[in-house]
Amino acid sequence: MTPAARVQAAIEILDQVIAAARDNGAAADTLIARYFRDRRYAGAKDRRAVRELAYAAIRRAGERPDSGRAAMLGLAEEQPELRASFDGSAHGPPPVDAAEKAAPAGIAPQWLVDRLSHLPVPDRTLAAGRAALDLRVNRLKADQDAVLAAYPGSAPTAHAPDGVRLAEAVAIDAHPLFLDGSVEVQDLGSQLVALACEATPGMLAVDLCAGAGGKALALASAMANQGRILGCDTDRSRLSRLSPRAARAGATIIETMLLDPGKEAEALAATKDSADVVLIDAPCSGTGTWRRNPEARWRLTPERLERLIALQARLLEIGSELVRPGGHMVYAVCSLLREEGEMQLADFLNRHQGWTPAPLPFAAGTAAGPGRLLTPSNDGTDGFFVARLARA
Ligand SMILES: C[S@@+](CC[C@H](N)C(=O)[O-])C[C@H]1O[C@@H](n2cnc3c(N)ncnc32)[C@H](O)[C@@H]1O
Repeated sequence: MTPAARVQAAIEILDQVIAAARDNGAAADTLIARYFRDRRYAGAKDRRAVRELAYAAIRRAGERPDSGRAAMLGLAEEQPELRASFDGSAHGPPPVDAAEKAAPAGIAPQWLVDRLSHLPVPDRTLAAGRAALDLRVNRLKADQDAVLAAYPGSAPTAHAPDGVRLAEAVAIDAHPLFLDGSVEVQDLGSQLVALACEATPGMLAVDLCAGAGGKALALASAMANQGRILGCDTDRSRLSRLSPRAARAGATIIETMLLDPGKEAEALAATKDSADVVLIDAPCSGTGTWRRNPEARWRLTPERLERLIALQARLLEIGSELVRPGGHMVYAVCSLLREEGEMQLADFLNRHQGWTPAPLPFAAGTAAGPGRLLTPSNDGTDGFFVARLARA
């Protein structure tokens, strides 16, 4: 592909990403993979270059741009050599019209920028950064030393005893240690959320929003595959990915339960007042993961955020009913917004006597109300709010 053809390809991808952000469609990574599946002529170098152009344009634009072309013209303001690609050549973009507008640079849509003002600048500008690749060692199958030895240049992560940070991105899915269940890909922040549960062998743990089971698998490893983990979710497709992952990890103590939205408490009636620990890894805005999904800034609306906050409050009610007296509830969101984190939990504590904040078993993060906030700049993790509450 010529440089101009690469720019045009990035523009076409950006058009799709913008439409998907508006219409709640597929993630940018998925759209890029689909785009190249239909264009086999593009070689690995072309794909990488186009992907980098598209992501650079996404990271740069705070507000959702009007078009892929506007986003790319915006990027050309920072990378002037790109202007030469707007040359009207066969596969390149048409020349620039004097009246054409470039997408402005920014952190995020203004309504979100206003809600991030409590954060230091590097965490506000999250979408500009890149996330590291972290592995979690599955204690049921391997130990940290063996994994460190298998990945040259890797290092143990701070705070999380089973974490390994890789020196560079590698194709994990094909690695023997991944295939045999010795490691899982898991951001250090997610590992710390699982650690906050202080799960030990023999416990009954409920993972109320288990999804594809990233944290449930970490709990099974911490519990030495002894006890019982109930992994619940309302999303059939996500939850269906848990069992094969558990099989690979050798975790036999995880049961899954598909919940009907609105009928969660009924389905979980048999577990009322009996769990040693309930993890609520709640659905959220994902503002803490903008390094990985920078286009997520364009998806969120104030209405969607309100709905998420209401759902989180409801899940806290449902989850708290399952905890036995003397047990714990861990609440986490991969969000840096106070409304989803410290304010959400302050509201819960105001509504419920008999619950108190409990210390977290790690020193990472900074104090945020009854919990702690993990951030990329402070902790090298995705952004997370995590809190541990004790039931009297
Ligand atoms: C942040 S994700 C969980 C990620 C997962 N714990 C992991 O570690 O991979 C939040 C999950 O909450 C689920 N969810 C949404 N509404 C729910 C509900 N009413 N009850 C239970 N789970 C729900 C979503 O389907 C999603 O999988």
